[in-house]
Amino acid sequence: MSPLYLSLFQAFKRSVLMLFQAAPKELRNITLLTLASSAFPPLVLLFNKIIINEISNLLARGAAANPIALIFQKPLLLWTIGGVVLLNLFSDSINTIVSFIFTSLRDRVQGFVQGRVFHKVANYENIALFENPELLNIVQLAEKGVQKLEQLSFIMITTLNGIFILIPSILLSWSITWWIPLILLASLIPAIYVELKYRKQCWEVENTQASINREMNLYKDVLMGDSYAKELRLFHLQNLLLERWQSLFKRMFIKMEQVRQKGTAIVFFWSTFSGAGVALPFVYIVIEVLRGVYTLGDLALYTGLILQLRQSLYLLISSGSDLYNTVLSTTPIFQLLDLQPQFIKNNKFNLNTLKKTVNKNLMGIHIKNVSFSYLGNNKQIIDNINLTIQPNEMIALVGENGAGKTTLAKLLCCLYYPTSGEILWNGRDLRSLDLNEIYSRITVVMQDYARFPTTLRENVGFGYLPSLHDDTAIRDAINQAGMAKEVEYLAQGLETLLGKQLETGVDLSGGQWQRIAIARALMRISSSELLIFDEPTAALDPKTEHEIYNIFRNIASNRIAIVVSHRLALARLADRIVVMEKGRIIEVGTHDELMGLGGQYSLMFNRQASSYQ
Ligand SMILES: Nc1ncnc2c1ncn2[C@@H]1O[C@H](COP(=O)(O)OP(=O)(O)OP(=O)(O)O)[C@@H](O)[C@H]1O
Repeated sequence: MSPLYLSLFQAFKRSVLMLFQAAPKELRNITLLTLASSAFPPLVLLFNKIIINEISNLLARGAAANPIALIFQKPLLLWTIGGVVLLNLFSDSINTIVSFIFTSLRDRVQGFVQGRVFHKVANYENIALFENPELLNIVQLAEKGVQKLEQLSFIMITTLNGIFILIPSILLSWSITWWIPLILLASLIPAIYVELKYRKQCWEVENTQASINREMNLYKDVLMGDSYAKELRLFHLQNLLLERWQSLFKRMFIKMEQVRQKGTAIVFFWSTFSGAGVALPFVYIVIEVLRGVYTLGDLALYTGLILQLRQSLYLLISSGSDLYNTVLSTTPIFQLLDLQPQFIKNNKFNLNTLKKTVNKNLMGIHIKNVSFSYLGNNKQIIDNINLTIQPNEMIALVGENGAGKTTLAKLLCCLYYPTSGEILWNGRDLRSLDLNEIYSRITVVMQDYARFPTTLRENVGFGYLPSLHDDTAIRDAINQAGMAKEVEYLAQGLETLLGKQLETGVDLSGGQWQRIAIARALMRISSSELLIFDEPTAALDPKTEHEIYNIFRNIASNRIAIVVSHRLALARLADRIVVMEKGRIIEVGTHDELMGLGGQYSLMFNRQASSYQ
């Protein structure tokens, strides 16, 4: 059984619990109002019976000259008419209040559950969550499940309402003759069965199509997202990509439509069969009235009752099957919330053993026999690497595209764990360290850095939250990253919103965004022992790039620094250069040593140098 398995009952229990956590007051009020209003339909039927019998008796004496006065002379008739009017009035106003409370309940549930899902995804320790199709499907289905959970409260209340109306109806119809409720129920059983089966099939189709749905969403992002907008138009890709989206949609729709058509036909057949179950009790009552056993009032009460009983049974079935379907759909929410990073298959290690084995004599970073493959792909992206990085050493990782430099940098940041081998930091295996502890001790500038849709202050200050409101620290970081001049021109200074999607947002050039990312990293430099810069200057002009490298050299002087770069003229500033090829380290040494070696590095360096001549 999959570790993510959750039974339907567990999912139901947790869904209800979550609803109560999200909106306890609303749920209580709706339940009470529903309970009260469910007494209305049987009461109306009962009052109608009394009214019809009273009127039949009065009519037997001849037509009334003054009907209003006559009603007032008959207290029972007066009270029951008043009762019917009042019940109708209250039923409408209660419905209005209930629908108002439902709106607020829906919003609360959405906010609460979505918040939990966002929290789980944003705090999920391992970014493999975004690369594993199985996990991505769960995220996708959980997002859909959030909408379903909102509906669950409505369905539960409808079911409750059905039950409340059903009980008095059963008791009353039982009093006519015992077999009436039984025959109604029995005729509905096949309809219940096929309906549940149909719902399950629909859910299974939805489940198996999660990956198609995800692919469709990717095309949606390309067609609608601003980062693709320019190339989409310049290369005329709109129709091609739209057709791809449409073909995926068709594939999904056709399969679902097949299940729907087949299901509707079967459900229709059995619903008609169950409708026939009403005929027998109805005919029986008409005969009994004609035989003089029942009055006309009884006829109105009992036929109304039978129809009400059937209707509430049907309501119960359809809301029961909605409930079934909804609980199935909410299951992924809890599968996602229960997800633990160790479920990622290539992280097989014994944490307790790792925690105990600490070698205090090993300072710096020791990469020992490390190999790594991305999930779902057996190719060794890092292939048995061994490397020791001394304390205070600056290393430049170089190599051709796809050599595995970024992957190695990501292993050092613990964004992934090695498939085999170990990485020790000051004698301790990285996997035995708390991730928050690691992240607080390292500074990273990624190749694909983030552009937060917030203010300049936050884009920089997010690097070190305690200094978010420390203007001096933020301005220092901006100055060091070479952004001082640009900031001078921003009307709102540090409070300027960045990103053109924001109403008053200012857009920056690629190089400016990169300098913001560097400034963000510089914010946390004082608390960092390890610096990892992956192509940190790719978008910078040569002058700024040189300045930034000098800053790196400076700040790296009493820490371990690893810089991934294709600019070999700058890589030579490092203490040692590590050359990678196809996931392996092929050369290690200083610039002069490697040039003397006449291997891959000298070839790359000479090629780059010649392109400047
Ligand atoms: N998230 C991922 N999932 C699967 N494969 C990946 C992933 N990221 C990278 N790869 C693969 O790993 C290999 C090494 O990529 P990596 O980014 O580490 O190379 P690199 O040396 O940094 O390249 P570049 O110089 O182009 O940045 C590539 O073949 C790439 O296809």
